[in-house]
Amino acid sequence: MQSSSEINQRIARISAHLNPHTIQMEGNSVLRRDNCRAKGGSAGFKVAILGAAGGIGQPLAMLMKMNPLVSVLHLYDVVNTPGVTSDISHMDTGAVVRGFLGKDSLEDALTGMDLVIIPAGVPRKPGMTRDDLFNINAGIVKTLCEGISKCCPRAIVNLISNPVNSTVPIAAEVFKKAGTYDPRRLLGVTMLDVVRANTFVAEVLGLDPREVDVPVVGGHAGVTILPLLSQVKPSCSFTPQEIEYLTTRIQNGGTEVVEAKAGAGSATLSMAYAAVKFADACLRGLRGDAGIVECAFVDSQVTELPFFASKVRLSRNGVEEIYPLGPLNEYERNGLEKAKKELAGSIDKGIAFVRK
Ligand SMILES: NC(=O)C1=CN([C@@H]2O[C@H](COP(=O)(O)OP(=O)(O)OC[C@H]3O[C@@H](n4cnc5c(N)ncnc54)[C@H](O)[C@@H]3O)[C@@H](O)[C@H]2O)C=CC1
Ligand SMILES: O=C([O-])CC(=O)C(=O)O
Repeated sequence: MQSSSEINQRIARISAHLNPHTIQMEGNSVLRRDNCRAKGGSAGFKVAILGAAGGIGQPLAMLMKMNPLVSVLHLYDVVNTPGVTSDISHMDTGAVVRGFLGKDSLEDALTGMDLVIIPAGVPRKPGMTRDDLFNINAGIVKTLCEGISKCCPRAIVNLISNPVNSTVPIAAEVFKKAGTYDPRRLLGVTMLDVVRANTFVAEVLGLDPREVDVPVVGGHAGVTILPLLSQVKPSCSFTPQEIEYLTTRIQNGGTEVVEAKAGAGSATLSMAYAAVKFADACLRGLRGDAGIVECAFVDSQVTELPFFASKVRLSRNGVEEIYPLGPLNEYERNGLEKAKKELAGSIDKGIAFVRK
């Protein structure tokens, strides 16, 4: 039979293992993390990831832990955050990591955040459109944005959950209802379309993808994804066959991955890479760096639609300036008409979901 001191030591060992704020020391003595000399919260930004235990969330959390601009990283999910947090917290980079599990901890996860990144929600399976995710993801995004309104209404929000063409309007409506809407601070993440476009264009042209910059405008689903190949940098020209191939491949990049994964989800690793590239741009903007320009799906007057993806300049306030589309060729003008038609329906659906 175990003595009471053995039992107490065992309980201490288990609770140290479960509680990320407690560190198990040699000789079974237990030191509360609060009693460590580390101060935490050094200069830098506080970032929360909602959906942090998912396919995107985990590599995204790892990459954000490596970002020197991040001082505090909050990982929130409805499952598995203790394990992901424990794992990532052992990385010897600057950010202090804290985990939050379940809806009762959402407010703690969000309080004081400068940037909130949202990859929470279900991904596609083969044969589905992004809009098929609406019924589940709309409610998830609505609840999370209600939390943001309450706990960190001035945070920049990077919304990844699909269908982005509808979830961004949902978030805007939630913030409007709460009286906290600042259109400069809500950005739908379309960076993966740019990342793919850079990669595929570089392949066709025989260039290094890091030297290629393709503006992708419109939205984030099928024909709403409109690469502006006439504006590629460095300046270049394409044959009609190359334009057709590239436009179709960029518009269907997500489906290409969904089919290759054959039921095991959609893009996660390239998306985490794209999300970190975009979040880093937002943080550099918050820091006051000049000339940070990326494509994002935002509240916009570039077209007659209330939301549209195009190049935006980021600043301490989020979106400081939205650039016009620039000169389009006939192929792109036709693409724009198709994109706007589909986008209008997706935007209306998102708005109606909150107003109903
Ligand atoms: N904007 C873009 O370019 C892209 C968007 N996506 C979208 O990102 C979303 C996530 O994709 P994956 O990470 O692959 O899915 P996943 O299923 O692997 O992970 C989603 C995570 O969200 C969590 N979650 C569910 N309900 C939640 C709630 N109420 N609060 C907090 N967390 C919650 C789940 O527990 C899970 O850990 C999907 O909607 C997907 O379509 C995916 C790729 C690209
Ligand atoms: O295709 C999907 O469902 C996920 C996504 O948005 C992408 O990979 O672009």
